Amino acid sequence: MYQEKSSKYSNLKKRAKFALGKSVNSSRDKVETLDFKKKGFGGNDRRGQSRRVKTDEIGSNVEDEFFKRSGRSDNMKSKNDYVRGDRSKRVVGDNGSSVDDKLHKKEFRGRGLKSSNRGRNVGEFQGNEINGFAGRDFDMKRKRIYANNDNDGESKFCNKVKVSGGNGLSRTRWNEGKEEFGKGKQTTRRGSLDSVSRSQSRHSNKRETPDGGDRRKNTERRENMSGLLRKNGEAKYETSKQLRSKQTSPAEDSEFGKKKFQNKKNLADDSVATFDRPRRKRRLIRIEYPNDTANKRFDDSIPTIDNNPEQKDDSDTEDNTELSKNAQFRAIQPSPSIISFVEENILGRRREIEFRKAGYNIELSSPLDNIPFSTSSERERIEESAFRNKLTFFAAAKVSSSFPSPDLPEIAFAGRSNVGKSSLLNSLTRQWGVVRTSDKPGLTQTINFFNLGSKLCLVDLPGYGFAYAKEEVKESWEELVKEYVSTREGLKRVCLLIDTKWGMKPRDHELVDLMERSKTKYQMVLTKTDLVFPIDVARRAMQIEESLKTKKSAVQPLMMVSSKTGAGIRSLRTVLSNISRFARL
Ligand SMILES: Nc1nc2c(ncn2[C@@H]2O[C@H](COP(=O)(O)OP(=O)(O)OP(=O)(O)O)[C@@H](O)[C@H]2O)c(=O)[nH]1
Ligand SMILES: [Mg+2]
Repeated sequence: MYQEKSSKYSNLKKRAKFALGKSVNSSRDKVETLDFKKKGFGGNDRRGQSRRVKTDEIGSNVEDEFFKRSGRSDNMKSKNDYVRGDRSKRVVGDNGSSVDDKLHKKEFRGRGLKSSNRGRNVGEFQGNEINGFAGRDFDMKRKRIYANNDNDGESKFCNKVKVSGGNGLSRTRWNEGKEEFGKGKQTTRRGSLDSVSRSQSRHSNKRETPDGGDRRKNTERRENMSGLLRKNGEAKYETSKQLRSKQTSPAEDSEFGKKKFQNKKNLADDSVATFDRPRRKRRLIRIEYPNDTANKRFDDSIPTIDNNPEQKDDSDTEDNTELSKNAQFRAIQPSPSIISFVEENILGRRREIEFRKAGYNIELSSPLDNIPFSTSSERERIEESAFRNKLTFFAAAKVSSSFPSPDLPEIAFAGRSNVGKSSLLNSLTRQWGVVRTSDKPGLTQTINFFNLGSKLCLVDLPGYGFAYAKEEVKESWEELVKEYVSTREGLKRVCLLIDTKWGMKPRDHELVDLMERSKTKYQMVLTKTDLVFPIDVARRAMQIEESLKTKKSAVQPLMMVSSKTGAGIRSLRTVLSNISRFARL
């Protein structure tokens, strides 16, 4: 009854036989003429001839052939899921859905990715199509599909399809199904399961529905459905609108804003409450220091303790003694002579523009020293002849025995580490670099002797107090300094340098006491005045003068300098040059 025209077909037949366990040539088989080309097998069938394909009793005629190719026939038959229909063209799934041959012809043409949502068999076709037409790893993919069939995932998938029908809601359900189905296999070569499901949902409205409805019916149903959806949407919209209006005030939608505004206004008028957030007031916190004049200029009226009677009364009480050191310092009222000295020598922290306006060249080192617009021959213009001379280093001593012979009147510079002793030597002579300086305390570790034109001997002492050195070493420095200032012959003056910011420390007082005992003349010099306000320079000067009132060896006046700006250097130079002039060895 049928013609076997190619070896390829015979191979298929053999495979089907192997899979089914029986021959496909049974007497009950029906014969069907099938155009392979139309079936979508044209690609494989080069001749494109019509062939007779036998169908078996379960009606898996066309599909059998397809299944054989895609390796699905055995599975279909073994499951025996398909209801025998009187029409051989129809395959009926266990879910009651049917698949039309013609439908399949169209659906599986080419890639075969199109299929209707006809239930389980469609799902299987779909899987087969995807795998079968991928072209490669045929058997392997077939196995995978079988595995999918065994999964719960596919049954879920199929159920979803069954329920979805053609009402336009199928996509969601297909997608759900897809997710389950896709557990085993997510993508294919030609298209993903997602694309299949989309195409299925797209085509679902065009096909016959499971209950036998035609396209018109479908369209009507779809329209009804969309109408329903639209209605639902509108209802939703209305509901939300109603809700909103309920939230505000019913039947006052249009004037809602107006009323709100009016309410707001009324409330504001009543000054009971407003919708506006109360503005935060900025709180200005003032710390009252009656004598705090840190940022004031000298010409400002400075309230003093004397001028303030309340403060005067309090001064006798115990509270005043409990004032912090800082507060006590701020309570100091400098004398007019000190204030005028500070102003004349432009001491204290100043703006650069002030120096510029005064005609100083701030690009030079210590521009305030002596010579505005100073040039390379600036040293020649130093008023004091002793300091015009060249500064030369000639001796360093770690122990008293290595001190040089006292041939010249000596001026020593003592003080805590990092107070600016070495810098002051350079600044006085305007010879930068002769004496080594560093921002690291403890650079000078020996007593260094400098000759200034055979007229004066300037001595740079090591610092005491904090320094980057061992305790024993520092103690030895202190001992050496004490020995030098107390025993050195030819020492005419010790310039005791005090950092203006920090004032005198206990070790400074120790050295003062020592010099007092040894009757060594010493003069206090405030350094780094450029780091504090002018008023604080004056206060510090006043404070130190007060503490030295009873000291006999202390030489007045107290000097204030800044090696950086050169402020007060000229005055100090004048004072020190007098030593050389009147000194008698
Ligand atoms: N702003 C400012 N800095 C200064 C002044 N004098 C010195 N300095 C800085 O203070 C630091 C210490 O200066 P030195 O001259 O080495 O101090 P020193 O007293 O010799 O220190 P030791 O040798 O360790 O005892 C350096 O970085 C200087 O630049 C000054 O008048 N104003
Ligand atoms: Mg030094």
